[in-house]
Amino acid sequence: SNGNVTATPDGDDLQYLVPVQIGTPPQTLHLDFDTGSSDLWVFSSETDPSSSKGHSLYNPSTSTSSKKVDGASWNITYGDQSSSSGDVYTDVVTVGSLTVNSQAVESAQQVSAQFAQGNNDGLVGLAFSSINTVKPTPQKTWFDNIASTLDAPLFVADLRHETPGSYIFGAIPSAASNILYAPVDNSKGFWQFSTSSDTGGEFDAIADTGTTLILASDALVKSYYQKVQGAHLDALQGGYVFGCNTTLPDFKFAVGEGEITVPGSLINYAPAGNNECFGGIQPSGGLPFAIFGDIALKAAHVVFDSGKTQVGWAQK
Ligand SMILES: O=C(CN1CCCCC1)Nc1ccc2c(c1)OCO2
Repeated sequence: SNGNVTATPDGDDLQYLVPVQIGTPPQTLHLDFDTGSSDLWVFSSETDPSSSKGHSLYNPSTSTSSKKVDGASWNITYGDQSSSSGDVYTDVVTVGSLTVNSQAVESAQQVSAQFAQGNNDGLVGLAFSSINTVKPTPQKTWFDNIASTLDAPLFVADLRHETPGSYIFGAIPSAASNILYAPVDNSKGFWQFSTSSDTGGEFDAIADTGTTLILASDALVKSYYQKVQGAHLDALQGGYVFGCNTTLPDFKFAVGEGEITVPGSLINYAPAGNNECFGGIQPSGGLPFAIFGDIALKAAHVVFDSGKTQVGWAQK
């Protein structure tokens, strides 16, 4: 089998939301598919009411197929310091036409302000199950649970600028051509691969659909914006900004024997105030790897291949 589901960007392509059906009868929530983490968690009837306004809620009590995982809890903090925590059920989870009958659904009891004020109803983690936070027994991701039923154990991200794209499970769309592959080091649980660029030399990066921007070393980022007339690091605005009608250089990075180009137009991320715009490449704050978030992913069809533990990039 294989499946295809629409991924719709919210404002400024901040995140991409996917409708997911949970429980019996199905409860539809709009979730952020995140290849940078491995917990499937949802806003629920158990979420602090001061945080859950405006979100669709999973109610395990009204699902005839829900089962409480006794004694299980979870607690996650993301790189941007947002966080959530709660308890755990299993239930039926359908994405597109693909159904996992007993998926760990992590019910949020607490969420941080960024989630309470945000547009998603939770996350579907698509990194490796080794970094799932459920205790005492870590749970498998939805992709790990469905993989054995797919025609191929892989999924493809086709994210687009200010228009709906898709996630394809089990097959590579014919639109993806000349795919460049790199081996994945999943020892940290991420889709991590080695790359290089003129501005950054050789470095590791993770392919992360849950992060909006490209986050990279201070040296790479400084070197990139040295090519941008009038670009400067503005602590108040939280990063590098430049005049909104500046033409930005492309960002090229190596994948295997080839190269992927992120067009400069995708790197003019969004207006930041006083007629300046916020760059789509920003400092990572000293991480030992770069984060190739949605700004990079929009430039390609990206193949997340767990069968061969590799990542593929097909230039759009
Ligand atoms: O935290 C994330 C992505 N995260 C995905 C789940 C929803 C909330 C945002 N990315 C990120 C954002 C800033 C960072 C970082 C990682 O590492 C250092 O700085």
